[in-house]
Amino acid sequence: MLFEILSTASMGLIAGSAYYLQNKNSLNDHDKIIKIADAAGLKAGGESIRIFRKVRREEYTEYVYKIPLGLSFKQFEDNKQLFIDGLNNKSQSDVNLANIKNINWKGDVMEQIKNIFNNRVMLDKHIEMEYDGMLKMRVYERGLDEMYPYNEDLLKGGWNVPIGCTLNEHITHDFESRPHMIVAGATGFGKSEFLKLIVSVMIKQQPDNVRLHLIDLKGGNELGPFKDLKQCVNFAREPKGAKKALEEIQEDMNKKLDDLFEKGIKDVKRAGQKERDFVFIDEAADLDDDSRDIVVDIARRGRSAGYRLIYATQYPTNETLPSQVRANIGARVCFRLETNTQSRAVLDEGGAEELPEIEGRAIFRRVKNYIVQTPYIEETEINEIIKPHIKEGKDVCHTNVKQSSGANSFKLETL
Ligand SMILES: Nc1ncnc2c1ncn2[C@@H]1O[C@H](COP(=O)(O)OP(=O)(O)OP(=O)(O)O)[C@@H](O)[C@H]1O
Repeated sequence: MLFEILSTASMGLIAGSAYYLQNKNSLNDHDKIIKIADAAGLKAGGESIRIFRKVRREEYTEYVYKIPLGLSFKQFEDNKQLFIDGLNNKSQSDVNLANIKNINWKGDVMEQIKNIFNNRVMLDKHIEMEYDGMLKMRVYERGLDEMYPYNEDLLKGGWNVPIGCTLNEHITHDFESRPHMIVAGATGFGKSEFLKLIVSVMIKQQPDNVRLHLIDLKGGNELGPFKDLKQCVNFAREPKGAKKALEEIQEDMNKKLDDLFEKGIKDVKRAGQKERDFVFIDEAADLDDDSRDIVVDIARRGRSAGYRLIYATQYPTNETLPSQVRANIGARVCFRLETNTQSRAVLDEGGAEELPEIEGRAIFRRVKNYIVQTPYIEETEINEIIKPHIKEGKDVCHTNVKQSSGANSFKLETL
């Protein structure tokens, strides 16, 4: 009993001293923000930003500042990384209750305490900034997790797909309200996995209404597992086949638009038609010029005929992402890119080149930008979703299975 009282008192003493030592001489986040802003020259007429309010929430602390006249929010946004680095510019001792509880009081206690203090952990604070007449800075103690596993709870039904989690919310995208999407990113950061997620979610949520047109110019390995689905109308894996598939899509789209016109109905939704055609193109840079013209046409006129375009590229330039495609595609998911110029070609601004080198980390742009970790769906989960929809006599084929060289493009039976 006496031993327990003593050890509990010692724990309290150690935790208290640790807290004191950690905070002694160290600036709090608010002090740091002011210092960083001043050092970055974010002052006007000698006046610094002034704290208006501080609110502590479960996941973050929000600091609200008044910006001196003459400064813009953009100037603060442009210096976001300075704030993040500044708030993390110190490691801290890994003193926590679990470590203290694990002390073996019968062993060399001083040595164990020293080890706890010497074991330093890096800070991983992140910030979000907003402006509504005041500058709001939310400081999170931890950044985004590097893995956001897919699960059914993320599904919202309809034509919604989960895009990812930000520091404080789950983001979904509704292909009914914004029908097309650009997906870009350097090799290896998660484009193809993201496309597979969208296909799987569509099959899960809308098995009777979705029609798939899959153009996988990376050899067919990524979208290949979906080619034997009853919902798959077209599958192509080389530019010639892609052109043929796109011509057929355009012809069908024209027929649907003529039909709507004759009936005096504006779009398929108003016509009460439930089917939607999703055209996936993975490596859009490999399309020939004629095919790209058709893609522009689908982006421009496809919406009312029920066509949805998901246009992915690893090489975003003004040529692979023509202005007419960009003008008609509001939603963009951009994984890490090599250069500021590439980022501008996708997002109309830099930023994707500064994303951390983390698979699945992306900027989602829809009116404003969100930094997200995209959901990761395991191959077993994909197979489970698609298995009931595979055509008779066919087997679930596995991701990354190499296709035989003869299998180029073919028209699959129309549903
Ligand atoms: N959302 C994610 N979360 C965690 N890891 C991921 C995520 N997406 C992809 N990865 C990992 O990154 C690897 C590469 O992803 P993916 O094949 O989608 O990249 P890519 O951008 O399409 O590259 P490439 O253009 O070379 O095919 C995957 O095999 C997986 O291990």
